[in-house]
Amino acid sequence: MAKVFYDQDVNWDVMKGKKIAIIGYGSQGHAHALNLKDSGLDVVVGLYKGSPSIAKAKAAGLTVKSVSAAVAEADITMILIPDEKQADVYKEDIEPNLKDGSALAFAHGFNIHFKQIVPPAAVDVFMVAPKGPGHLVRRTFAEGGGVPDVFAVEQDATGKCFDIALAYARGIGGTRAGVIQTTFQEETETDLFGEQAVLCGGICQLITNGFETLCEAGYQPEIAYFECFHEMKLIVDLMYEGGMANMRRSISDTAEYGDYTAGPKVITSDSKQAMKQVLQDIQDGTFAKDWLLENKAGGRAHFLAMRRRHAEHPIETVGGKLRNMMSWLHSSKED
Ligand SMILES: NC(=O)C1=CN([C@@H]2O[C@H](COP(=O)(O)OP(=O)(O)OC[C@H]3O[C@@H](n4cnc5c(N)ncnc54)[C@H](OP(=O)(O)O)[C@@H]3O)[C@@H](O)[C@H]2O)C=CC1
Ligand SMILES: CC[C@](O)(C(C)=O)C(=O)O
Ligand SMILES: [Mg+2]
Ligand SMILES: [Mg+2]
Repeated sequence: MAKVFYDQDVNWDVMKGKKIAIIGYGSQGHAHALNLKDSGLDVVVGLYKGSPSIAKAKAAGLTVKSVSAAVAEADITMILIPDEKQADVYKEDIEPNLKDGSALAFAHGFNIHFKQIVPPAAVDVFMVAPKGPGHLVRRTFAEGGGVPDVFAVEQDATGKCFDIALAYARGIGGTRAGVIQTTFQEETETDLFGEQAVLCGGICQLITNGFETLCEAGYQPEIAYFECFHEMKLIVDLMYEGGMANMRRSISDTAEYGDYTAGPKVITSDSKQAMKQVLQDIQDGTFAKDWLLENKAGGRAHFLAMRRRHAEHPIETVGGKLRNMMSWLHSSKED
């Protein structure tokens, strides 16, 4: 069993007098900046001129500066802009302003692991990666809890990088839930695999195929939505709280029998083979190369076309109407 670190394992003194620059104020950026500030730390947000995020960060009571000014005064620079933009911003605004003996930090290992960013030897390099979306990192912290993190030390120039990484995890609430040490390689490959094969790619395709199967068989789309999409959260909540057995205790025996017999017919050994291929494309750098190329040469044309096509799928139209009737729901994209 991996060692799990909690609040009491943290040397909080290493954060004394440290200024933390949070670069970007999106999903993770707003959560890290606000949680660290609420933990009593000195935070400055770095954004580009004209960024719509400036107003949001200022409205939340944060100090905002240009990326270069924020980095120049920081003891810890946490890069929380989209992965595909990080290398250019690093070269232009971060690297020239990084102080020797300061720390460069990430919430995902992509740019270090795939060598898009190569930091100088005189800085610490660490990662604290929350295992959950940024809006929940903030919401859970504000409610008194925390989202678990994984952390990694890539380069220990000061001899204190391990302690600083763990203290950072405490500052955003991670050690309330428990954090585990990893490497940049392990986090990058497993995070990409999880989001592609299971959490985002796998689950969205499973739901969509279920919805389409019922609609194509002539059932009402609203019924198909409730059966294949709406109930997903309720079922996953039971698994999240107590494992699959907990969910199976709550569903009918009829559902449980169908679960064991039909599940392996739908998600087959071919699906597992496809998962292995997805993992291989991540491990050998094929996925990273394609994604970076999509952003450079392609101007994101293919990505944006896919986003549009999926947003226009009938499951979204039907779901939007049904969710409007549930007044207690609010978008997780709200800041
Ligand atoms: N999303 C998540 O929950 C998770 C993300 N991560 C990792 O966290 C990192 C950040 O991801 P995420 O939070 O999704 O990112 P977002 O897409 O939410 O970040 C967007 C933010 O970056 C700002 N930004 C964009 N370009 C620049 C620039 N050139 N200079 C300064 N700021 C800029 C945007 O400003 P504006 O909008 O004003 O243009 C906005 O504030 C990534 O490494 C990701 O892999 C890790 C775990 C979970
Ligand atoms: C599951 C997607 C994620 O890896 C995350 C929220 O952890 C991401 O990159 O956003
Ligand atoms: Mg993730
Ligand atoms: Mg990810």
